[in-house]
Amino acid sequence: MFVTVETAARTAPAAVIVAIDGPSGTGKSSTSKAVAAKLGLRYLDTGAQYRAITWWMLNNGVDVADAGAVATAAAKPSIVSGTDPERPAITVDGADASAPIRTQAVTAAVSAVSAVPEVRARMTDLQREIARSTGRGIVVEGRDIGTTVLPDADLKIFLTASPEARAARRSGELKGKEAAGLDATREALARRDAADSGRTVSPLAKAEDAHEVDTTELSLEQVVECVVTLVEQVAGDGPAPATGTADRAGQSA
Ligand SMILES: Nc1ncnc2c1ncn2[C@@H]1O[C@H](COP(=O)(O)OP(=O)(O)O)[C@@H](O)[C@H]1O
Ligand SMILES: Nc1ccn([C@@H]2O[C@H](COP(=O)(O)OP(=O)(O)O)[C@@H](O)[C@H]2O)c(=O)n1
Repeated sequence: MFVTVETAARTAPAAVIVAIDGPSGTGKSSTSKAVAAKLGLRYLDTGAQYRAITWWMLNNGVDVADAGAVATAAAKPSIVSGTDPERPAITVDGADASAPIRTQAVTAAVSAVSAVPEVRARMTDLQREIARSTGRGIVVEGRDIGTTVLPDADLKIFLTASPEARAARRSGELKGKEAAGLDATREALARRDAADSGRTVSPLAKAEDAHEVDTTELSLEQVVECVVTLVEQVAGDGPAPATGTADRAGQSA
């Protein structure tokens, strides 16, 4: 009998919860979206939520250096995240915020806003609610997902990469007027790492039971394959059939 592999696909594990943490430029977003799309899981970018609340603070004249002012305003904006890995979406008070949350102004302010306990409490509640309400399983990426937001996640991944690789990836993305040199990008990343790792509440940290994956020398495809294999193992599906990358790339959630 003739069997084609065109319809061969990775199985979607039932309601598996995957936490992917790590510093900027290690590949969290790209990996999380691709893993979710391949396995038919939902996807949540918690960094986008912290960026969204920061964008709102900047737009509404809140001094982001004043933790008290940020805390007082923390409950005001309505932030809604989509969970389709093919079409990540985020709105603030009903307005599409996908583009403005990626500006340098937001990037420069986000660590200060996300260090405020009232902001973290609100975002953590929102993230848990989204993870709980998806019946299909979800990949959630951020800084504190494995340690604080979803400590009972079925699988925890902590991505790392050398500062040089991370800066090269980030400055490769920032083309046009916001592009910064490699050194400036590396310094900005180091400052954000220090702020995110040094804050009192829920700092960027690897959970004890997380799998650490150093992505410095790996292609994105290799990282995705590694995480997909780990998800399949925890979901008890065993090794997946060997299909070509192109066969799997077209799957959607
Ligand atoms: N393993 C990898 N090798 C090379 N480039 C990568 C790799 N993983 C991600 N990238 C690229 O690096 C940039 C940052 O990746 P991203 O997924 O946004 O990281 P993070 O979410 O951790 O900040 C993107 O342009 C992405 O395409
Ligand atoms: N779970 C999370 C996710 C992001 N963040 C904050 O949000 C910022 C932006 O996160 P991000 O994931 O969009 O950052 P990039 O890695 O894309 O540059 C981080 O630098 C943290 O300050 C957080 O505190 N906790």
